[in-house]
Amino acid sequence: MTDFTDDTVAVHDETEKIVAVNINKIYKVRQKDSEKLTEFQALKNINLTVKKEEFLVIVGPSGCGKSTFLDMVAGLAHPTSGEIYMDEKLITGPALDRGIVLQGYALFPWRSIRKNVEFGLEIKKIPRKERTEISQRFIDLVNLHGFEDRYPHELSGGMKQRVAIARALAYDPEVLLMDEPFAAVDAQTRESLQEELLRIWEKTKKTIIFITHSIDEAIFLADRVVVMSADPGEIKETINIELPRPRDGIRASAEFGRLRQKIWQLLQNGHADTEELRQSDNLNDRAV
Ligand SMILES: Nc1ncnc2c1ncn2[C@@H]1O[C@H](COP(=O)(O)OP(=O)(O)OP(=O)(O)O)[C@@H](O)[C@H]1O
Repeated sequence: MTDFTDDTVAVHDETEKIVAVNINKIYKVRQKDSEKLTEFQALKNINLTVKKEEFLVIVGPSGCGKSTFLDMVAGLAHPTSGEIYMDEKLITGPALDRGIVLQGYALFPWRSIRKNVEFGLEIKKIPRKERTEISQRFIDLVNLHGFEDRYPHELSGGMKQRVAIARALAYDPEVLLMDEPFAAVDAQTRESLQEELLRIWEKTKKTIIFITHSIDEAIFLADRVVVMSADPGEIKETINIELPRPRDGIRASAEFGRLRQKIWQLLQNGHADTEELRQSDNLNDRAV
């Protein structure tokens, strides 16, 4: 790993894309029935390296700081101490080299699908003809051909999520930051979006950081799963997912089940009833 001692990059590993070094985040919060502010440590000593083209998934209990961390990588929030680097450059604010996809789609309701997808391209001042070509490519990639002139309210939740992905990909960010992007859609749509995302990732070779509450989703997608614990938010363990790709049908495999059990136990603070878990076939898609 890159050595960041003395604020200089001593050795840079070419395979590293995002490097978070000793991240702490402290919020000042108001005490109940009091004007007094106290400190709340949302993140503690987060050290994490995400490799180029890696699909990294973060799971953890509610409030462990997943979104706070992602917001920092996006440049929308800042650590109280520590630094996050992208390609050795300190992240100080948002930029088009990082695309964000959120749970609530965040589409512009007054813009057509095509216009939504072209939004980042307009900011980048890409000429109209090229914009249309690029947006069409990404609309096709997320299987929304024929829906270009519709408006967000005319689409299903799954379709809106596809538009959000197409919009984030269209301006060609190097990194895609996804905060529970599939949480609002039904189970079947969710699985097809997962498959679609993997197909797109394999084609576009983006670096992805993806947050989810679903253990199954994490294992199905990830090269690596980061398991966090709360209060304060810390990295508990990082697990390499060495399942072969493509992963169609992989959920039924013994290895998938073993990983599911391992992550579940980590999230239970190691207090899970192992015997019960061993006997259970019903761990499918347990939510954190
Ligand atoms: N602006 C803020 N001011 C004070 N506390 C905050 C602020 N933003 C987040 N927090 C607190 O920091 C902690 C981490 O929040 P964060 O949203 O990052 O968690 P999370 O892991 O993404 O949770 P969830 O899974 O529920 O989305 C929580 O306890 C939250 O209440």
